[in-house]
Amino acid sequence: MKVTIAGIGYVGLVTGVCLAEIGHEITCVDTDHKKISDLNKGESPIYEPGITELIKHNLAKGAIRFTTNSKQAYSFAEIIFISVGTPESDDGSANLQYIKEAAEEIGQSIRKNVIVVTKSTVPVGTNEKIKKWIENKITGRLKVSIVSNPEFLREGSAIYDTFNGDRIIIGAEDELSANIIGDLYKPFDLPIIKTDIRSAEMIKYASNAFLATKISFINEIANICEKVGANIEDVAQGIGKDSRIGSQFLSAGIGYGGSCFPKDTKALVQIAGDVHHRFELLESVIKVNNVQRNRLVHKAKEVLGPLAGKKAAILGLSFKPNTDDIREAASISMIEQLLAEKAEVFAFDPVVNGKIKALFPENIKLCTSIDEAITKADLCFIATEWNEIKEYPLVKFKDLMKEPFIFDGRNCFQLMEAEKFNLNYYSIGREPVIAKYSN
Ligand SMILES: NC(=O)C1=CN([C@@H]2O[C@H](COP(=O)(O)OP(=O)(O)OC[C@H]3O[C@@H](n4cnc5c(N)ncnc54)[C@H](O)[C@@H]3O)[C@@H](O)[C@H]2O)C=CC1
Ligand SMILES: O=C(O)[C@H]1O[C@H](OP(=O)(O)OP(=O)(O)OC[C@H]2O[C@@H](n3ccc(=O)[nH]c3=O)[C@H](O)[C@@H]2O)[C@H](O)[C@@H](O)[C@@H]1O
Repeated sequence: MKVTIAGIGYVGLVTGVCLAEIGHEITCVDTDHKKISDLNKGESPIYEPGITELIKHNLAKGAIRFTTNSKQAYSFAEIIFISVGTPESDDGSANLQYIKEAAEEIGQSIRKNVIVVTKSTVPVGTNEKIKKWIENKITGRLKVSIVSNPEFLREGSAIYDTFNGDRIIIGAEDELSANIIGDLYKPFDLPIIKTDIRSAEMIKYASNAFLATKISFINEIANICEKVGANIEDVAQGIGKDSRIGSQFLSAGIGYGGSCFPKDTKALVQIAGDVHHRFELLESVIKVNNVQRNRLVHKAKEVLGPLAGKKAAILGLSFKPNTDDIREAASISMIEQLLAEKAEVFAFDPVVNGKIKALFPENIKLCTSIDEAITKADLCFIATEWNEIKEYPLVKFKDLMKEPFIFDGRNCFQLMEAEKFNLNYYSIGREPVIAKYSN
């Protein structure tokens, strides 16, 4: 089928290359000229495992093209996906500015009947607005069918998730459109759930809110574990074996970040508030997450006293491993806290560099290796569990740091290993390891 995708970010690009891979004819539209020009050279604007290969492969076979010419790209499309951003507004609600702009452009440009599929995460009721925004701009008698098809991919495993997702949600206003979108996805051979548009919109927010709740729950259990002398890893394994609970999303740490959980939880609180329902459980989930982010720097101050003038290494800057995305990353709030304490910050990440430098242009030193970041450091924080960090030889913390004080927000190492190398090792929900002698 001929599909045009509006908004070639993490979701639009992955959707585009994966639909091209299963045989569709894809046109990708974005307003960002640099992004489109890079993509036409086969260069990915994002770090995502496997994406560059799929871009190159589908460009070469002529299955995908990238353009800023939205008018042309929308005019004769059979299906148009909207996957532009829906960032957080000042009051926590979803900002629909980009959605409205894309919808109006679609209305102005289409020359035949079309199915418009919303992939962006949008509050319940938004698809009805999208239909109106499009129809208000249409000249002539054209029919637009709206489908809500929320996305569930995770950054860092986005291509795998697209081919191996748990379900595809299709919320449609008519059976024909639901069936056409079902057929589009058929080659993925994944379970398809068809529903109405409002339920589809709610499924997306409810899924993200539930996953965020699981994380805040396990983080609270971890905080209690620390106080009662229990070990969160064993506790998580023990409860996760109960199939009613499930073992995923029980990794305690310094809280959830990224472009979605923080904004979508706040948006759902707003959505509930708009219909006079106070979503107290979700408010607590958000509050717990905000507190969790500050825990490691607080702990470091408790252990080491004032951090002013101390050299602090921070390892892992992206909000999770295998992505270059730093939106709402725990590392950012940790760096802010460390700078407020007047510590000197030496940061390392295997892929993130320019983006973090743009946020802190003068105040942090970006290092090109873990060795460089931790050499002569007074303390070291771990914010993201990249493999490079998990596999780093623990003995080097002892050899290179002034004193090996490690504050691990992602529980990357075994306590026994930290003991073996005589480190001071503070992690989440586990007893601290205290070095028996100093360097
Ligand atoms: N990032 C993720 O892992 C996931 C994101 N989502 C949702 O998908 C949506 C998109 O998220 P991301 O891909 O992360 O956003 P992004 O910020 O990476 O990309 C959005 C793109 O839309 C482009 N754009 C803005 N206005 C446009 C217009 N009028 N026409 C064409 N392009 C336009 C921007 O230039 C940008 O390249 C959001 O609603 C998000 O909540 C859903 C599931 C996963
Ligand atoms: O709507 C979205 O954008 C996406 O949000 C999340 O995906 P993503 O944010 O890419 O990554 P996750 O793997 O869910 O991690 C989110 C955050 O939670 C944290 N996390 C995750 C799992 C866990 O057990 N503990 C934990 O602290 C991660 O470190 C990360 O900061 C959801 O998992 C996707 O299904 C959804 O499509």
